[in-house]
Amino acid sequence: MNFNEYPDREMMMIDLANIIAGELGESLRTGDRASLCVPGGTTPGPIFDALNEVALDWDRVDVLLNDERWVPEDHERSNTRLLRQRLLINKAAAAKYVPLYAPTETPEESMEALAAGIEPSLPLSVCLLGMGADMHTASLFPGADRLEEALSPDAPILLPMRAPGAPEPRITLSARVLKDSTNLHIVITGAEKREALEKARSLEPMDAPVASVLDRAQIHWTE
Ligand SMILES: O=C1O[C@H](COP(=O)(O)O)[C@@H](O)[C@H](O)[C@H]1O
Repeated sequence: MNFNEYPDREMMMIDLANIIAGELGESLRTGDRASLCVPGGTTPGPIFDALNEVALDWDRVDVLLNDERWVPEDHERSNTRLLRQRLLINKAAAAKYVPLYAPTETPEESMEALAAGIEPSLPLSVCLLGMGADMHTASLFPGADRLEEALSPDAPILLPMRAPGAPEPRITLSARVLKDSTNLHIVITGAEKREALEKARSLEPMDAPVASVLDRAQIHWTE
């Protein structure tokens, strides 16, 4: 496992923003466009705060989420809301936002259209993932209804997901799309998640979905 430990959160978030900016810059040097895929939840906000100020050809960058909670964009649990408030501002406002949400009642109704919108951004140039203490990453939750399909090598780009640990329906990129990223990172904080990560290393992805990407990812951790 490629594990990087940092002295504190501030340092980790700034370092990670620099790493991501460097990798995006490299992708833009070798191609017309680059794509950046990021998590929602409580962890990545400070990375977004640093990243949105970086000088980059943001108008050639597609930005999308790993996963979304099926709630309106102005809902406090919306990952899109976090993205709009903290990443797609300042210099990064020039990036192209690729949605993982549409205002239909269920994710199933929008799945096809959203997947078609994502396809041109693949393979992802840079993918940053989070992880929950239950070892979920993106919305690949242990016990989720379509987990097996989402972990399979021929999974679709995008799947709806319902799980006992998730209060609302979800939509998530599949494991193969995440694993195919040119640069793959996982950011985690705190002792509980570090313990969960260690545990995941000896479990199967059906029990610890984050295990499906560990061999490809650089892990970034701090207390
Ligand atoms: O629900 C989610 O959880 C994970 C982890 O979130 P955190 O609050 O523990 O950092 C996140 O990576 C994912 O994108 C989000 O939808």
